[in-house]
This record gives sequence, C-alpha cells and structure tokens, in this order.
Amino acid sequence: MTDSTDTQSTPTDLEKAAAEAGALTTRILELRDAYYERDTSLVSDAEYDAMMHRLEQLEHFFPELQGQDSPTQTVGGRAQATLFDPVTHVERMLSLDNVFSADELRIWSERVERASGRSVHYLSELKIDGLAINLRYEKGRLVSAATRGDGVVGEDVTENVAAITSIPNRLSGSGHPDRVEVRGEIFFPVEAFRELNEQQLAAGEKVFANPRNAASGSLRQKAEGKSPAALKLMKNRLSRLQMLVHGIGAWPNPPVAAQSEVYDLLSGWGLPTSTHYRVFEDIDGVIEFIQYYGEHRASVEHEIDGIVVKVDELALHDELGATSRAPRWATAFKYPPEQVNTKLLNIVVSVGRTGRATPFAQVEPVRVAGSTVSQATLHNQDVVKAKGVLIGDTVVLRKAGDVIPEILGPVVELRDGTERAFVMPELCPSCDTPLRPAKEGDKDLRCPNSRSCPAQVRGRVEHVGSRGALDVEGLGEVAAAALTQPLEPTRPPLADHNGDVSEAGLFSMTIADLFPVTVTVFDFETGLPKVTEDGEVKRVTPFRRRRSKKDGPFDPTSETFTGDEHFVPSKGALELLDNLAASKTKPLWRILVALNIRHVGPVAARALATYFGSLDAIRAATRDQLAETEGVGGIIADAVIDWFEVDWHQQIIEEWTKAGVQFSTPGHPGPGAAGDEGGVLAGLTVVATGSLEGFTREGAQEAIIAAGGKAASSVSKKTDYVAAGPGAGSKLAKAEELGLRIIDAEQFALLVTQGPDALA
Ligand SMILES: NC(=O)c1ccc[n+]([C@@H]2O[C@H](COP(=O)([O-])OP(=O)(O)OC[C@H]3O[C@@H](n4cnc5c(N)ncnc54)[C@H](O)[C@@H]3O)[C@@H](O)[C@H]2O)c1
Repeated sequence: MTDSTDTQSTPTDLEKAAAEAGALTTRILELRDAYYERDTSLVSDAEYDAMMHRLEQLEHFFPELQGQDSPTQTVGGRAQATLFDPVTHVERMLSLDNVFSADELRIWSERVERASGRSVHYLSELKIDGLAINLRYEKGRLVSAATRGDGVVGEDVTENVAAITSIPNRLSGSGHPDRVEVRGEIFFPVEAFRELNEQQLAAGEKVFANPRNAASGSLRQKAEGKSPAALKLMKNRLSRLQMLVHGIGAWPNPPVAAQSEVYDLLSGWGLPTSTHYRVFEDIDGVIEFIQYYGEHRASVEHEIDGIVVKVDELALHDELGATSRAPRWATAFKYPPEQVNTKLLNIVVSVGRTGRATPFAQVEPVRVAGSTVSQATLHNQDVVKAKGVLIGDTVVLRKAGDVIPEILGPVVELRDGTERAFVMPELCPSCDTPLRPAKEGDKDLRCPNSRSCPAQVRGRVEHVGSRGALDVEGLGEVAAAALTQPLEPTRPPLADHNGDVSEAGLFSMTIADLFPVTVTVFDFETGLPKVTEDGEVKRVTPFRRRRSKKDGPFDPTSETFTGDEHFVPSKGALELLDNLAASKTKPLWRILVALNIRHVGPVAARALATYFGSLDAIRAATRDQLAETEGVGGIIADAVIDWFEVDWHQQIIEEWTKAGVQFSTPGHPGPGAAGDEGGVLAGLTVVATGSLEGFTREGAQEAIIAAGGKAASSVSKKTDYVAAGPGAGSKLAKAEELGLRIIDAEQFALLVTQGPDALA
C-alpha cells in the first residue's frame, strides 16, 4: 500500500469505525443499565453478545478507539449502586471472555499453552445462568454478601442473602482462613422457577419471563416500605433461590494446587458446589463435554448458557493474569440462544380437533435453537393475561431443543402506547357457535359443535393421516384444510348433502370430489386472506393442474374443462386417494386411533386391538371388560363407551365400512384369546435403541408389541433384552453397566419373529 492511499482511506475508515463504535457503546451501556440495575433484558443475550463482539472487532482493527472505559474493558454493572449500600470487594470480581465455536476455543487454548510454555489441564464446568455473588467469610462467619457491581464495588445484599437457605452463615469443617471471599452464582433452579410462575399464575399475578432476571430482581429487593403481604411474598421468592460456588477471591496462599481441588475444599466447608465438572488433559475432551451438555441442557437442574473452561493449575492463574475485564486463564463457551426477543404481531384463536379454543401468538419469524419460529401457543385467555402480553409488544420467546416454543413475557420497557390487549372471542372463530367451558370452572373454552365445526373436522382429518394413526402420506395439515374449508361456490369434498363437513366421507372421496377444491391462502401475519394484484382473494387449487402436452390422450373420466381451461388431477390428488385406499386395511389399532376416541392413542389402541380383535367386539364389551383389559383402565373404558353413544360416530363407522375400511384383525380368534396365547415375547421387556437395520424406530417398537412383548423406553433391571444399533448412547451404556443381554439388529429380527430360543 502506498502512502497516498493510506492518507486517503485511513481517516475515513477510522471515522466510520469511530461512529459505529460510539453508537454501539451508547447502546451497550443502555442495555447494561437495564440488565444490571433494572433486571430487564431489552434485547436477547445473543444480540447483546453480538454487539460486544462487533465492538471488540472494531477496537482490534483500530486500537485507538479502545478507551479505558470502553464496555470491552469494563465489568457489567455500575459502580454507584443506587439501591443498596456499596461494598468494596477485597479482590476484584471479573467477567469472562467468550468463545462461540470449537475453533475459537482451540485458538484460546493455543494462546494459553503458548503463554504458559507447556500443556495444561482444563477444568470444564457449567456456566450457571444466574447472577454473581461475592460472600466474605471472616473467622468462618458470613460478614458480607455483595453483587458484582462494576467488579470493584458491588451492592450490599447481606440481609436478603440470609433468606437463601443454601448459603451457610457459618462455615463448617476446619482449615478455613481468617478471611476468604467465595464467589458463586445465585439462581432459580428450573423447577423452583416453574413453581414460582405457577404460584404467580394462580394468584393472578404476572409471570416472570426469565429465571436470571427473576433471580436478580428477587435478590435486589428492598424490604423497606413493603406491606406485610408483600414482605411475605419477597421472603418466599428469596427462599426459592439457590447458590453454587465456583471460585475464590481473596485467599492468599491456598493450600491446594488446582481449581478442582478448591471445589473439594469449599464443599468441605459446607458450601454448595456443582457436581457437573470434569478435568481434561486436552481441549478435545473439553469440546466433547461442551457437545454433551449442548444436547443435555434440559437435564441440568438449573439454566445454563454455556460452559466455563478454566486452567486447572492455580499457579498458572497468577502467571497468566487478567485484563481489566476478565481473567486470561478462563473463558466461557456460549451455547446458541434458547431465548430471543421478537415482536408479537397478533394473537389469533385456533380451534383444534377436540374443540378447544387456543390463543396462538403470531410472532415476527425468528431463529432460535436451530429453527425458525413464527408462532407459539398461549394456552388460554388466563395465560395470556398472566403473561401480561399485549399485541404489538416485544416479547421474550423461548425454544429449548425439541420442546415447543413458548412466549415467556413482554419487554414492558419497550412499549410505545400502540399495543393493544387481546380479547378472547365469544364465538367459535370457525363456526360461530358460542364457546363455553367443557365443565364449570374450566379455564379452557371449547366449541361444542364437535360434529361439523370445520376446524374440528379439519383437526380430526389431519389426525387420521398422522403418523400415530393411519400414517397417510399426503393427508397432512394442508390437505386436511383443503378437504374441509367451506368455500363458495365449491363445496368441500367432505361435506354431506346438507353441506355439513364430517370425516365420514373420507374414504369414499373420488377424483371428482377433489377436483373443484379451491383453498384460500391466508396471510400469516394478519390472519386475513391474501389478495392478488387484481384485488381478488388469493385461491389455489391443490388437487388439479393445467393440462400439458405431456399428459397424453384425454381421459373423460378424470379430466375437466373449466371455462376455457383444461385441467387434470394433480399428482397430490392421485397419491392422496391411493394412500387412503391402501390405509383401509391397516392394522386395527391404527384404525382405532383414526376414530379420534378421547384418550385412545397408539398404546391404548394396541391394547384394545390385541385383546378384542374387532370394533364390534369392543362395542359389545362391558365397561368392566374394557377397564380390566391390560393397558386400558377405567378412564379409557369410559371414553370408549361415551364415543359409541354419539349418533354421528355411528355414521362414521357405517360410511367407512361401506368404503371398505377393515374394522377387525383377520384371523383374530376373538376377545381375550390372543392375550391368553401371548406371542413369542410374552412376559419379556425389550428396549430398542440406536438405528437397527431393517427397522424404523416405530417399526421396532411395533415388532416387539406385535410379538406380545413390552416395548420399554428406558433401561432398567427389569429389561430382558436391549437391541442396540449404531448411535445407541446412554441406554447402551446403562445396559452394559447392569449386565443386561445386548443384541444387534440381526438378533433382534430373530427375537421378534421366533422368540428367545432362536438366540440360544
Ligand atoms: N440482554 C441484555 O440486554 C444483556 C445486557 C447485559 C448483559 N447481558 C448478558 O450478560 C452477559 C455479560 O455478563 P457478564 O459480564 O456477567 O459475563 P458472563 O455472564 O458472560 O460471564 C461471567 C460471569 O459468569 C458467571 N459464572 C456462571 N457460572 C460460572 C462458573 N461455573 N465459573 C465461573 N463463572 C461463572 C460469573 O458470575 C461471571 O461473573 C452477556 O454475555 C449477556 O449474556 C445481557
């Protein structure tokens, strides 16, 4: 680069960077203030981390931008605590640097090992998502508890800490120095947080969106000026908090050489330490530990937002030292966020197959835990009220692993007055029937028009096609909506001559029924129909397409002219009818599930099908006979009897029978017979884990049950066989530990067809 380009470009780049860094700094300081002073997250942690990361980058390229009080050089909170008396820590409390990938972690460890001049041991532990606390013990007595503040001066919360039972007032054991500072994290265990929110909900109070902020808010409450009732509530919240210690501050010359040994000492003094830590000889072990907990976050009793990696050798802590913000001998690997902020665009009410009217949040689509979320259930109007969300709010949304997304609450501080409250409709949004509770006192409202409420029929039709029922490819949400959506001028294929929709006609539909189906396309954000450029409501025809030259000779039985256009059935229409036809003779239990009998899912349906062998035998059974059938019981027996008593259910059976649906198991000898005889696996419990060649996951379970065995989902002493294929994880390990009989896919195939003797 020549001098002339340097003088031309550098000032502009620097200016640009300075402007960006300035804006970022202002924003980060605002966010910190809200977070540490008002226990509120105005943005998600991931967004905050991204801003910090960007600021670090800018300062890296333009070191002149890095002032002493840049957020990258300072610890979170504020020096002058506004609520509590100040406490000066004997030794500074630092934050931690972050890494976000295995590669970044490797770079960190290489730097550490280079600076140490040797390989080191790494202590890996869970990063507890709570708030930092500093406990000072003098002569074994707790004299002060303080928040981190700006790292030098924190807030005195000694009084409130007294209500946290896991924090001892006196250290037990011996060997504690005259003065020691212990550092830890205060948090709500997941279960305690759930209970707290349940209690808030029951009391008609607002639920808390975030355990970290709830913990911080609970600890940083002032007793003064509170009514006796409010004081009781405060004590109650404090008593649910817990603490785990993860370090020491001031302690000259500790009698141990490693951080992991510090934990043994601390726990010997009666302080709670975490059991989730391990020491590794290299960074690969740490990365496996990170992967493991990334997949098992939900199994930990408290929230975690990452893994803290510390050099285990204490001598190296002094050698490596610290920056003004964080130690060089530790770093935090941050997991991708499970909580994000997004906009609540609307709350719409949907009616499901059982008639329950459920408010749904439609949110601005947002990436979280590996998928894009655009809606979340809000359960019922009481939950909407308790969460305190208004339409138009910025809300906190959580999605953990495979768990369904949940709206945790609003960010009240971001309201601008345009938000509006949700009003639960009085009429069913699908059929205008007045909604009512199923029984007195029920919070959930239902549409009582179960027979022909289009939303309920749609839900039931979708259920017929679902994997746990008849597993009909092509009969999913969209097809179910298309078959039931009543639209002028076409009648939905599942409507009878009165125009009432019902699943009774599902198996007798023909191409001619499907052909005219026109479906309105709804706009997700508004819930209103989409409009074309010409101002027409947008409609699609999923079961037909325009004829093309490739379609061969004209077939008058399945083709049609509409206006001047020529249509043929779509591939989807033909497949749907073929698949429906093929499912008429599927196993009886699948047909039973497809009937949408309350409480009768695959497990109960299998039990009924195995014992009775036909729908007629089930109908003829007494309540006692049903209830006594293994795997059935009283509640299901009642639900089955109730189901048969409804007239229009008879119509479904009649219509389906006429269409060729098989309501019995060919060759079944009659009630009880199959049960007595048992299968080759009668009395045996088998667990299938990993991928077993030749079997799907569900197929393996079915094979066990079909052979009369019990398909268990977890391994215990009572398990007789564990069939394990590639990918078998903890179940296989447990089976080995218990010394159980472990078999491979080939042996499994023998076992379920010929029984245990085949393996001898
Ligand atoms: N959403 C927002 O608006 C907002 C604003 C400010 C801060 N934040 C969040 O706070 C973070 C910054 O806070 P920070 O400076 O406290 O850093 P940090 O939370 O990333 O890490 C440092 C802290 O981790 C804690 N910790 C938990 N488990 C630990 C363990 N096993 N060993 C050692 N320490 C452990 C310690 O208290 C330590 O002070 C951000 O990354 C962000 O997640 C969010």
